[in-house]
Amino acid sequence: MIVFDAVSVSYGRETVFKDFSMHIAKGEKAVLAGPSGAGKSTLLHAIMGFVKPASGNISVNGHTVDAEHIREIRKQIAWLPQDISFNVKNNKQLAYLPFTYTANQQLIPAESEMNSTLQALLLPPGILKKNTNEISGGQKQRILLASMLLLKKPVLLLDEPTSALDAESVKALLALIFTHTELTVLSTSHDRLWVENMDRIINLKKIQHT
Ligand SMILES: Nc1ncnc2c1ncn2[C@@H]1O[C@H](COP(=O)(O)OP(=O)(O)OP(=O)(O)O)[C@@H](O)[C@H]1O
Repeated sequence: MIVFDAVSVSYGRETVFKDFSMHIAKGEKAVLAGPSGAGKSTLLHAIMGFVKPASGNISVNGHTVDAEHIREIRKQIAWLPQDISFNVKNNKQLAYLPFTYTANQQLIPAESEMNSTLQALLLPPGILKKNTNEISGGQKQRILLASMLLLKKPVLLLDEPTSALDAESVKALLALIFTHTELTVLSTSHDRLWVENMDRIINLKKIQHT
């Protein structure tokens, strides 16, 4: 599903990873672990086509990540970045934000489906009646995760999805993603509970620069 074949990525003179290969199968739930600065977010950015490898090949569902295929590839991915802030006032707007984009307008979930997904993430349905400044960071993160799941894309890329979550919420998120057997999930994380529960842990090491 997601294949890296001898991929090297550099920012200027700094090499983040060199000749890196991995193969994430369809339906697999995988996590990129390793120290800060090892290149976990960079790797997700490379899949999205935001960072271009210096060498090697990346493919998603058989399509090479390049100018010709990037639109098709992005259509198959729900991507939740690490630091994210939206200029929206209330939580309902926040929850439905991904569905305001033209490409996703056909995918707007029914209210009942939105509510059951929020509930699965231990959020009360009434939360969508509140403003974004009335909820915690962890509640906001779970609303965004609910939206990402409701996009029903085959691939979910999650950059530190549990950074603001307590253990109960992490367990709820784990239970929810594992009900989606076909869904391929690639995440980055420093969260032990999350990492230990993935199908596969890919450890990235920081390249030492002299
Ligand atoms: N846009 C950029 N321009 C230049 N260097 C960058 C850029 N983004 C990341 N880097 C560098 O690439 C390296 C890998 O960064 P990255 O954010 O991918 O690491 P990470 O493993 O996700 O770290 P963390 O666990 O702290 O989120 C770091 O040395 C970082 O400084």
